[in-house]
Amino acid sequence: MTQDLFASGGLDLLDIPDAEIYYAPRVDFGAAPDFVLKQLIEQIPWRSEVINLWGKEYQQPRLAAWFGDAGARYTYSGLSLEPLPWTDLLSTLRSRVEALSEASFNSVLLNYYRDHRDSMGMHSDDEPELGRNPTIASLSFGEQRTFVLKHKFKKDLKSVQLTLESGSLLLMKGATQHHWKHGINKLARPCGPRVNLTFRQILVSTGAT
Ligand SMILES: O=C(O)CCC(=O)C(=O)O
Ligand SMILES: [Fe+2]
Repeated sequence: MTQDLFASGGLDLLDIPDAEIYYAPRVDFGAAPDFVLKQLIEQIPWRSEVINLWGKEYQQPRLAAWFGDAGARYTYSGLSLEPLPWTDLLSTLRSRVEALSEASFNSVLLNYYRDHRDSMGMHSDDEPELGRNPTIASLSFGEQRTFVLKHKFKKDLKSVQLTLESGSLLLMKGATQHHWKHGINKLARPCGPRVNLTFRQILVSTGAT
């Protein structure tokens, strides 16, 4: 069951305990989602990252890129990413997302799931530079993949599975990251490409004491 909060943006609050998650299946970006997908695949300098988890090195099972305001550095899984400057397309998407989510973002992490073998392990977006209760806005283009949510502490709660449609916006707010992990599983059957963008507000250290 959902509750319509922002009629204009079509964002619905999902009925998930200990979470504040909103979803809009189709956002108007002034261009077809398939066109945006193609532009992103062609324009972004995609990188294959090697990450360090518990002292071991792994190739990430997807491609990634990090864009943002100068100084919005991001560190996760032993990677420290210096942002690339905003492109026209990414600035346009950011403006639309900021208007719909009533939040501001100084950076975006892009993930490119090339096919069914690409995935993202279960995690919370809880790095210190995101602050205590981060608002994270996630846009998806291309193949529909299932976004899985698992409660970290209440093991009796069933996992939640959301199908993220092409052109959709998912907004995670409040205490969501404290209580839930999320991820994207591999699929058994072949599927096409998907690009996901998570807009974030990184707390930039000024160096002042
Ligand atoms: O691809 C997705 O929908 C999830 C992305 C994600 O969780 C992240 O970038 O932190
Ligand atoms: Fe995440």
